Amino acid sequence: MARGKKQNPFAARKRQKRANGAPERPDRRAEPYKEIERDNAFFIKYYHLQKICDTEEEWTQFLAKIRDNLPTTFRVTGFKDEAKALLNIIKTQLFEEYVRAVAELNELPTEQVERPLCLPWYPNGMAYQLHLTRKDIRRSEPLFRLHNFLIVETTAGSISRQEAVSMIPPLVLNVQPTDKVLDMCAAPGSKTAQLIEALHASPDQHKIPPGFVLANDVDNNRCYMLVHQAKRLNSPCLLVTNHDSSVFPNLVQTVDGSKSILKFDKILCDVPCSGDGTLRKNPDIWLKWNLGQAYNLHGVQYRIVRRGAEMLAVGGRLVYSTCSLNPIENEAVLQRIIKDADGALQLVDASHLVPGLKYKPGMTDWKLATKEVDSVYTSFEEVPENLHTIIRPSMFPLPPAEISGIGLDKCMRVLPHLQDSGGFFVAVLEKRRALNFEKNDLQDLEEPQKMETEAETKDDEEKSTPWGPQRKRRRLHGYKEDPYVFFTEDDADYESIKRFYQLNDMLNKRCLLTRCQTERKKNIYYCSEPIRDLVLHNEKTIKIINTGVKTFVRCENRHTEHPYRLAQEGLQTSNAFIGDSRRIQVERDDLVLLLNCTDPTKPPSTLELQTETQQRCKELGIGSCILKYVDEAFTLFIVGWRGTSSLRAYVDRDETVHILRLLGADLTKFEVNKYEKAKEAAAAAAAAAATTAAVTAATLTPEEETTVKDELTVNLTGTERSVLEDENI
Ligand SMILES: C[S@@+](CC[C@H](N)C(=O)[O-])C[C@H]1O[C@@H](n2cnc3c(N)ncnc32)[C@H](O)[C@@H]1O
Repeated sequence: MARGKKQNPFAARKRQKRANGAPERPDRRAEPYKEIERDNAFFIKYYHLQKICDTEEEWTQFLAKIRDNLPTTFRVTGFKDEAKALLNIIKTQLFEEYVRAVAELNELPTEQVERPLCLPWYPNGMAYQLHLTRKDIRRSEPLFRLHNFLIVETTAGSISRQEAVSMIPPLVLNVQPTDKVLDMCAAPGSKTAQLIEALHASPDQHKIPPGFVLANDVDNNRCYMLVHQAKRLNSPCLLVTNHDSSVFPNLVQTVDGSKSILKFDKILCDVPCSGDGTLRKNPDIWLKWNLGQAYNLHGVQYRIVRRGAEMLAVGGRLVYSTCSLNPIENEAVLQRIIKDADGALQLVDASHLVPGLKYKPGMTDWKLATKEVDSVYTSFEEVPENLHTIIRPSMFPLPPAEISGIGLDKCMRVLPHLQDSGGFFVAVLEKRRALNFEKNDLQDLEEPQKMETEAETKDDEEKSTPWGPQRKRRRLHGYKEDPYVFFTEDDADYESIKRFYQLNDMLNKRCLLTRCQTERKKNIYYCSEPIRDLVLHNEKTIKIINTGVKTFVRCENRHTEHPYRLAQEGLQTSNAFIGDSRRIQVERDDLVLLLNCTDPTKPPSTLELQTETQQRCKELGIGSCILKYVDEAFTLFIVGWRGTSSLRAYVDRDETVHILRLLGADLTKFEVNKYEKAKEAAAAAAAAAATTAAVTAATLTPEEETTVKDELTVNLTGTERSVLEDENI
């Protein structure tokens, strides 16, 4: 090789591979994208056998719909005036843009574009279905503004892009602000978010709701997704834990000074399932679906709901849900727990909480089959012995006389073709009295590990070896999380924070906490009193992943007299406790000016503001403050910073866009057209490629030159693809 130093590493590697006789890699760009074949003979045979549809005609509709892509749905979060104002903007400006864009995309006159559908069963008209799939929105340039809207408002916590059917369980759980709520299998947290919203639904009555949500998941990584999702709502009433729900330890509470076992008013068991109701959203399930999944899951689903029933207060409500259509994961689990509860649990009709939702009643007869659905069994006696560890007696329907008393007809089976949604199953249980297998002895609290061992022994007995999941033993202790250090009565920082922000005595300083054991606190969080008690009484038994909303942040600016600034996340809670000395009321134009300043090094000068705002700024010393804006329809509170000669709004980009949208301001500056960006990137890469090619052409052999060109084109398409590929939606 003459020009050793100038070797192109890609070309060298390719040459080497060719010399070693390696087969040529097929050109990825020439390969067409393979659509998943939406078919699975076993799935079709199995559900046809189960008669999940009433007629053959309906079955055909079902099959056609479940093979189709899922339309996009979203809901506006919260019930506050701000949410109503955003809904108004959605119904007018956003849908106008939607119609224009869809007309452009499909080359149709605007009158022929179908308007977004308001989901009739979702309260206050707050949820919508678009006649577009996620892929349509992600991949079509005319829809870039709609895409931007969905991304920004989701991050700002103002909307939630959630599958329509997944909104049902929290609605039928009917959470009230006073409820103690347990979400047993909570990650990634879209339903948890709904539970939190319901808890905060009466802000005038409860500044901080007396109830709380304990959201749990067995998967540690998914717990952090849950924290991320729930954080957008900034609730001080949330605790995230990491446990196996089927052996969730009893928790202690103190009522009037005496300890007792905590029972929950509302419990959501959105259990792990085979997920065949999500085939429209996740077509890859077509490739993997097999009956073994349902047989494997029945046991853990039963154990989770059983533990939930034990932890439920008498008079409380438990919702069992899956995104599976399989009676083994649904009706069979429910009949088993209801039978075991011997009258203590009752299925109830909750259809009035989702008026207009189309569904079918729960099944009262179903069959079991081999994995290939070639042998069908109607009773356990027919099951060959080699399948006895897989197909269990409890999976068969009870005899007709017995099953009719279970009330399975009150369950709701949502099938995709009924209202163009995913498939879903939901059942609501109420607890009439304590269960005969419930352990309410305080001394059991001393031995949480014993419970886990007992449950695992039971699990081993049931484990189905050939198709069974490989259950990992999970460590109860030894996880690593920063400590939860609550303020003491004589906390050194509290008095100065109190003085600076004129905090009133309604704020319980003992609910402030940090995540480090040092004198010099960085972030100060706030949680509600019941959450604090829950943490302090149970931190040795439960793996706490997260709690508290960031409320004060250390910010040492040499000009300010106080080292802690307010955090926007916590303002929703702390606002009620803060006095007038750190507040500025601003008019619309001032607020638009402040929000439009995106360069932190050049904050707006106070001289640019209206005379009254300038006057107020003069009275206010340097430091953190609250900007208050009063509109006809809503009031906003935003964290600000009064600088030496400037005023700034202290909110992130997505929140900024959200507020500007509410104010009806121009958003052009914040618009991201990724297609334009991709074109620019491609042009820049092409220019760079031309330059490099010119240089290499002068130094490489013709063979090397072709190789380099190839590599550059691959890189170019890669760049383009990465800009275009947006996995957010
Ligand atoms: C259907 S997903 C829950 C979806 C969630 N409710 C939502 O709306 O975003 C089921 C969850 O159960 C969790 N899980 C599985 N087995 C569990 C167990 N034994 N205890 C607690 N969580 C479990 C999984 O990690 C998964 O996150």
